[in-house]
Amino acid sequence: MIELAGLTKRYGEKVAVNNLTFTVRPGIITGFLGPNGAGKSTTMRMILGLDHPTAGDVRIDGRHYDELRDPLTYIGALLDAKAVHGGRSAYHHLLCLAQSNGIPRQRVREVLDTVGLTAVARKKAKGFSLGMGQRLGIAGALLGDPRILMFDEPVNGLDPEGIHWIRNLMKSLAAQGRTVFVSSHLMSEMALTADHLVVIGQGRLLADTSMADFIAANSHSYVRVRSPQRERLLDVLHGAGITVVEAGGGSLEVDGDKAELIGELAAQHHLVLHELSPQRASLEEAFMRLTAESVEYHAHDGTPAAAEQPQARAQWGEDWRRG
Ligand SMILES: Nc1ncnc2c1ncn2[C@@H]1O[C@H](COP(=O)(O)OP(=O)(O)OP(=O)(O)O)[C@@H](O)[C@H]1O
Repeated sequence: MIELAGLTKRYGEKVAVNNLTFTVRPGIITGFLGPNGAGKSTTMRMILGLDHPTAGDVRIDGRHYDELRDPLTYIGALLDAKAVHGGRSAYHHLLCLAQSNGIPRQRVREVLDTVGLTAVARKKAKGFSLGMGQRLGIAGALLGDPRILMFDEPVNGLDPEGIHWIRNLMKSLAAQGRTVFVSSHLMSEMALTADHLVVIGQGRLLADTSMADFIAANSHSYVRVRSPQRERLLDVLHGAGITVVEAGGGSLEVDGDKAELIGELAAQHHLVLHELSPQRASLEEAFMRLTAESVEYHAHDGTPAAAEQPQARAQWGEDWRRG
C-alpha cells in the first residue's frame, strides 16, 4: 500500500500539495486525476522520496522510501520517460538499474521482452521516439518485479496499439494483486482502466472513490425518450407527475433513473417508443464538473477561468445537462 497522511508541499508561497490523506490499495488500479498544476507529479515525487514534504508523511508498505533496501523491488515508477542517460543503450540503462538494486541480470532481457524493445535493446536511448522512451521507462518500473507500480502519464506518446498494451499490462498487474497508481489526462482511457479514483485540485483532495460512484456523484442522470405519439406520451407522463423537458430533435428528457417507470407507463397506455435511453455523463464530464473551480490554467476563449467565477459550476452543470 501507499499511505499518505496530511502530505503537504510548499514552494515558497505556492502550496503545491495541500494536506493530502489517502491510501492506494493493492489488487486494483487507482487513477490519479487533476487539472494541470494540481500537484500530481509533486505527490508522486514525494512518494519516491525525490521531494521532501513540508509537512505530513508518506509510506510505502509502512516505511519511508529511503528506508527501503533495494527500493525497485518494492515500488517501480515511471515519472519522466526522458530521465534516461541518452548515451546508454536500453539494455545498459536497465542493467545499471538492476545492478544498483540487487536485481539479477537476466531480468533485464525479460522486461525488454515484456515492453517490446528487444529488437532495439542495443540502440542508444537518445535515438528513441517518445513512445519507445515510455516503454523503456515502463521496463525500468517492472525491473524489480515490485508489488507497487506507479505511472505518471504512461500513455503519453504511445500509439493506439501501445495504449491498448499498457492498459492490459496495468490490468494484469492489478489482477496479480499488485498496487497500481496511475495518472493520466486521457479521461476516456482512464475510464477504461481505473477501478478507483483519487482526484485533486490545487493540491487538495477532491475525491477518493470508486469509478462508478465518482461518475454517479458528479454527473446528472436523465432518460431520453422519443415517441411518434409524443403528445399523448407527454400527457401520460405529466399525469404521473413526471417533469419532462422538451429537447431538440423531437425527443423528451426526464431527470433521474426513470427509464423503467416510463417504459411501463408507455406500455400501459399502448404507446410506441422509438427511444428510451438512460443517459449518464462520461468520466470526462464528471471530472470537469468536479474540478471546474480548481482549474488554474485556462485557454482564453473570452470567458474567465472558473476559479474567478464562483457561479461557474452550477451554470456549467446546466449547460452540460441540456447540451
Ligand atoms: N520545483 C518547483 N518549484 C516551484 N514550483 C513548483 C515546483 N514543482 C512544481 N511546482 C508547482 O507546483 C504546482 C503543482 O505542480 P505539479 O507538476 O505537481 O502538477 P501536476 O498535477 O503534475 O500538473 P500537470 O498535470 O500539468 O503535469 C504547480 O503550480 C507547479 O508550478
